[in-house]
Amino acid sequence: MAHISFDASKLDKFVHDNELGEMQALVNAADAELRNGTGAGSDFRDWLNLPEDYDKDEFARIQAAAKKIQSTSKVLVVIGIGGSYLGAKMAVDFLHDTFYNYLPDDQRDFPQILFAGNSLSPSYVHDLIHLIGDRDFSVNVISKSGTTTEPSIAFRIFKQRLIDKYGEAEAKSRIYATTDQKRGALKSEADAEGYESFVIPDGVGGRYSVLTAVGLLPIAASGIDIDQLMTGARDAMNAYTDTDLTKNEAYQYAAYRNILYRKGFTTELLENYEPNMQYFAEWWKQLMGESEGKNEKGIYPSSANFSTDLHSLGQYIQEGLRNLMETVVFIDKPNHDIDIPKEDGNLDGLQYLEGRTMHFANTKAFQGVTLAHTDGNVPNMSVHIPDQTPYTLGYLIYFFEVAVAISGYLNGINPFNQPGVEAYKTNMFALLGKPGFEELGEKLNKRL
Ligand SMILES: O=P(O)(O)OC[C@H]1O[C@H](O)[C@H](O)[C@@H](O)[C@@H]1O
Repeated sequence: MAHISFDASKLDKFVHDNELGEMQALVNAADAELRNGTGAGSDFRDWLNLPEDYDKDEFARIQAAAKKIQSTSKVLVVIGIGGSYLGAKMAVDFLHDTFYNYLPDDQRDFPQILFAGNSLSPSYVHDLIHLIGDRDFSVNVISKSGTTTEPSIAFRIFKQRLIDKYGEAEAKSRIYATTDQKRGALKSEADAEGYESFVIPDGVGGRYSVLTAVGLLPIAASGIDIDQLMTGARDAMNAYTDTDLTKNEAYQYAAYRNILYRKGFTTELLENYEPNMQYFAEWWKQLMGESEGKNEKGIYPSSANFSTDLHSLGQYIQEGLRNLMETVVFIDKPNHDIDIPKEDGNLDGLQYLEGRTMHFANTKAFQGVTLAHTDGNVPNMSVHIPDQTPYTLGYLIYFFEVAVAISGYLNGINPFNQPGVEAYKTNMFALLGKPGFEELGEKLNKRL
């Protein structure tokens, strides 16, 4: 029995009984492409066995570095973008007190984890510097390519601040670089300057890298048990190997979303009922969007946070264009539950909820929404997770990783590349005046 469960029982209105079975042969083929390495992008499948097959020495170094960061710093600035930031951000949010980063230092056992280099906003960097103030900090700069513009700029700025505050030598000891084993400007700089470095394995793409040093160092620095995270992922790895669609729920999810996609449900909303899961959806969106959106096709990954967004997006979901499907990740047992208080009289009309808890109300909202949206012709699926522990998160991460790989092969694309991301970068370099892009720069400037 899997630790998390996938529920497609509300799909009967949209998917006939025999349709899942009809996908079995295609799923078998997708599984063979993935497991045997005969599919496109096969060099980037090392995440598949990563929960077992990881560098144990480096893992120990990550734990030691996390301890050092905890003892020397009140803040860890994590610099990265895309896959080099979303995994750590979603995990830190998911596994901590909702207001972890807001707590005063004396109410937090571990450093504040703050992120930079995920936009080009000068105001954001200014405000982050203000927030850090004169507190001790360290920097974890993360980039697989080692050349991405946003983190490179942010790193220059925070490196300068480290040098100004601590001097060159100590600044170097407060910089942790996570990058490629051999290539890239960050790798060259880390070698030249002697930063403590961690490796993103060649065969693990950015969006699949949360269980490498990319995610693990910031997560461990925030005091999370990363052994448990890996154990959860390992158990999921072993749980989702059967190609039989009646047994493998990750494959089932992949199959159902493709059945629905072929019927015109081209946008999938990942939804939660827990505000600290907002970034889980952001991580999921990169995983799904970069994996599947190519060759002019693919499910568009979107998200909504409930019940909040029921009061903004809810109208559209209920009655707008019928191209939506929904997948809810629901936590069966929240970290905390709160009683709805008793009150004399019934002025607010809430007496009927006395003796109930907020989780009861949240669960009923989830159930009510599922039925209403199903009636409104939005197919609903859900993934139930028992709790918000590192073990469960590791499990959930692997569930979606293996599902999107199968889903991508079902849809006939390479789920491991992202060629489309280069188009804007080329234009940006040309407009910024980067050497080598002069001719394009001239052409583009005329069009502005
Ligand atoms: O880790 P980096 O090489 O800096 O890349 C960071 C991100 O940016 C790129 O543009 C890719 O589209 C992403 O897949 C990647 O995660």
